[in-house]
Amino acid sequence: MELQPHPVIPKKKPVLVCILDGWGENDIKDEYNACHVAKTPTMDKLRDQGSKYYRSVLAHGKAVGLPTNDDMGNSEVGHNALGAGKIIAQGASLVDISLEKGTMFTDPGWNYIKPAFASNTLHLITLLSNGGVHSRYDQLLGVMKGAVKDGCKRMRLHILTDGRDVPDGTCHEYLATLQKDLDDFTKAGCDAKVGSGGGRMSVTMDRYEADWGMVERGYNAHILGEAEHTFTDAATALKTLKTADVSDQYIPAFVIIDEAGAPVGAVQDGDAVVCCNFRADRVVEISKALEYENFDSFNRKRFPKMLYAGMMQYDGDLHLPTNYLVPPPLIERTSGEYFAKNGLRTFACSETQKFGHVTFFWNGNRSGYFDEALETFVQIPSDNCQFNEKPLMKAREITAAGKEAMISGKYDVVRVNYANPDMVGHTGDLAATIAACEECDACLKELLDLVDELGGVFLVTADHGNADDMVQRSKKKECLKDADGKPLPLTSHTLAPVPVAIGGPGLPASVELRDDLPEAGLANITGTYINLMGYLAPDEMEPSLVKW
Ligand SMILES: O=C(O)[C@@H](CO)OP(=O)(O)O
Ligand SMILES: [Mn+2]
Ligand SMILES: [Mn+2]
Repeated sequence: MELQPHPVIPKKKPVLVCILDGWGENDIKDEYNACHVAKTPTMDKLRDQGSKYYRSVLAHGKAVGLPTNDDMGNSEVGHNALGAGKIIAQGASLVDISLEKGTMFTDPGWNYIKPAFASNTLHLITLLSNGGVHSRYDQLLGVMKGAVKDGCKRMRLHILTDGRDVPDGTCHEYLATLQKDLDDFTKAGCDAKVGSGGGRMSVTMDRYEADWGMVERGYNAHILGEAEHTFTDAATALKTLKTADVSDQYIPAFVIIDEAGAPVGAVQDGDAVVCCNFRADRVVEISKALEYENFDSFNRKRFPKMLYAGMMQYDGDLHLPTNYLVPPPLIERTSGEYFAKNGLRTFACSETQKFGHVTFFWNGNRSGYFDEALETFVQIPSDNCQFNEKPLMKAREITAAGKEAMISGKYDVVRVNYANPDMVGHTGDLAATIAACEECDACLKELLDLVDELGGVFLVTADHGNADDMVQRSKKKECLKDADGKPLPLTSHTLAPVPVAIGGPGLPASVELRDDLPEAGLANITGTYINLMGYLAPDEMEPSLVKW
């Protein structure tokens, strides 16, 4: 894995790689494109340098290993591609293939949970939507059908309402679809019901240990059958809890009870529990709570002897969970591994919400280090709030850490991720998202000014779109409005390509962006920053975007 020196670009100078999370280069440049409306003199200046130093690349669909070009990009696949320099069939695609070929139902993970089918209960914990970022309904249906076919007699669904990868308010439709399928299974001899639930941002799906309380609420509802809110059916639960000021993402935990007041879906010894999300970050914590004998992140009170499996194995270093229905993508020989094996020093930093993105996802879904002596990972604690309340987030702190790392002269590459455009974009709050983009741009200026001062080189990019479109649109791309004429917010990512800008005084004059890779995607960026660091990109990676 030896990296060869670049013939033109020198080594040993500060190299900055900056990810503006959720900053798309959208064709639609109207009042609802927060990246466009925001005052962004830094990004404008980069764009004004023209195509030798600024372009966009694809960040969605097949370019990042997703099943179709209708799939929007997301942080997992985006950072996987940015870190690895390869297009890898991702979780969503692998689950599709496994269902299509039927290997899911013959593989070891299925054989592990199957003994529970005849006389115990199969519990499925799932993000209930078709977002394709963490889960998809057709895949959940595939799992349920397979279980019923293999003799499952009792099934309980623990549903996490979305409103983040799909529009807010759609939770009722997804539940109606699920309920119809559950009724069909019940008629066919499998007693199938919703057991518990809650919004994805209030129960179960915390990430990077930002708020274990979320996971505890999920554990209590799904496993113990305990929550403040109880109902005798799920439709009433959602209708009651989703009030005017509560979005699908934030529906509180609820439990479904029978007429006697007992939970219908508490987990008992011998039951099987499957987490049907394929994406790792937001189910690592619940997986630890369901799998680890020794666990002290909260008091589980009761820890039933269950057969737990994930849709995939979520953490390759921790081998978590031990049992899984579909083998995860093998993301090997990433840039991080190359750097470690070549003695190059990496600094990576973000705030909690994106910390694992620039470390874990970047390194091919590995939570550890390739070489701890060469890698410094800094996490700035995120606020726990809805981020439109604090759209500046921790961008200043990330900037300070990135500057310090560059000034120290200790690192061959300094990598930072700004969470603002994405995390605030997910709230659907246009004004706050504009503020988020402006903050990001101002912080980027500070980093680029320092690169200038230090004679370094930079690469600025993003992992997928989000802030670049804040409203739902008709086929003709017109903004959709509600009955009162208010724009319907778009809380999800977009299909937009993302910017790539290079520059800095350390860049030799002959180096510029190639003009012959119109279909380039995020995976082409890896070879690009390896070049900027003064090395030739390995042949196994997608071609670099620069010529010299
Ligand atoms: O918040 C998340 O989990 C996803 C959206 O589902 O966003 P991102 O891919 O940017 O992390
Ligand atoms: Mn992202
Ligand atoms: Mn996002």
